[in-house]
Amino acid sequence: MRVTLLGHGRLGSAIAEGWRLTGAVSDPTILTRAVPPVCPPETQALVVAVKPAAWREAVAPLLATLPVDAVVVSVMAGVLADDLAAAAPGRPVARVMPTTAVAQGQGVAAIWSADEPARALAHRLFDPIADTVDLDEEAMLDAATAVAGSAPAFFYALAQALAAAGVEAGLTQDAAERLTRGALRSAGSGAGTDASLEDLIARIASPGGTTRAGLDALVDADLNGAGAAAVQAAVSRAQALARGD
Ligand SMILES: NC(=O)C1=CN([C@@H]2O[C@H](COP(=O)(O)OP(=O)(O)OC[C@H]3O[C@@H](n4cnc5c(N)ncnc54)[C@H](O)[C@@H]3O)[C@@H](O)[C@H]2O)C=CC1
Ligand SMILES: O=C(O)[C@@H]1CCC=N1
Repeated sequence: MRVTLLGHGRLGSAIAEGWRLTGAVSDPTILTRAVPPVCPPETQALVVAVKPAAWREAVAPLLATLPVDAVVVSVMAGVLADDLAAAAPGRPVARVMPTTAVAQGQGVAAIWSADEPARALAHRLFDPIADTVDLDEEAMLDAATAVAGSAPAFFYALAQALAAAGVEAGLTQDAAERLTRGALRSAGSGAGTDASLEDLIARIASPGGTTRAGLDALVDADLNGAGAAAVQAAVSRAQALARGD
């Protein structure tokens, strides 16, 4: 497939790296600020990976060269399909919300489009680099942004808090950070299996053991409330971005 990638920052470069690693897309045209804003005439998909505040200015100069049957695939949080379709008239739109682990071919990506061929094209682009999850409604992308796109940072923040508490409990900063990062990697390898989250927890939490004591303390400290607050705040922010705030 002939792909033009607009934006080569943290996510755009991760997507390009995943395509290179898996061979899913060969030789995409990568448009950065440093190159002329021109789509090759054979472009079948324009993947837009710039910041939500920058996309109108970035897409406008491409319209003259973007084929009328190319699909616009946005990975941007809080940019509505109707707005993309209005900016690139006639082109079908798909929205995808990936994580940066697409660089290793191990991301997760929510996919939505009102147009079935555009949705199928988004799958061709992201199935090789992510576990792809179809959404029925565009609005669900905001929740997917919270629990996928943003969520790796939430897990890192919890790991940071655990490491800080490990220092309080007597570990050196270096030991606490290495041990906590290793624990996060261990959690990640469990998450890569078919086991349910409940089973993964049960395998570690011996009855009457240390893990159960810690899990109970997390609930007492309102872990569920903290998770809900993070998701609600991310959803609200995505909705605000969609309004142009
Ligand atoms: N970083 C992440 O983990 C995730 C990011 N996203 C979405 O991806 C999009 C990009 O985010 P990041 O990569 O984190 O931001 P970033 O700031 O690292 O990258 C954006 C890139 O776009 C480039 N750019 C801006 N205007 C341009 C133009 N006119 N022509 C060509 N390039 C231009 C910038 O120079 C920059 O390299 C955002 O819309 C965000 O919502 C979605 C999921 C995860
Ligand atoms: O923080 C953000 O707005 C973007 C979207 C998901 C991850 N990064």
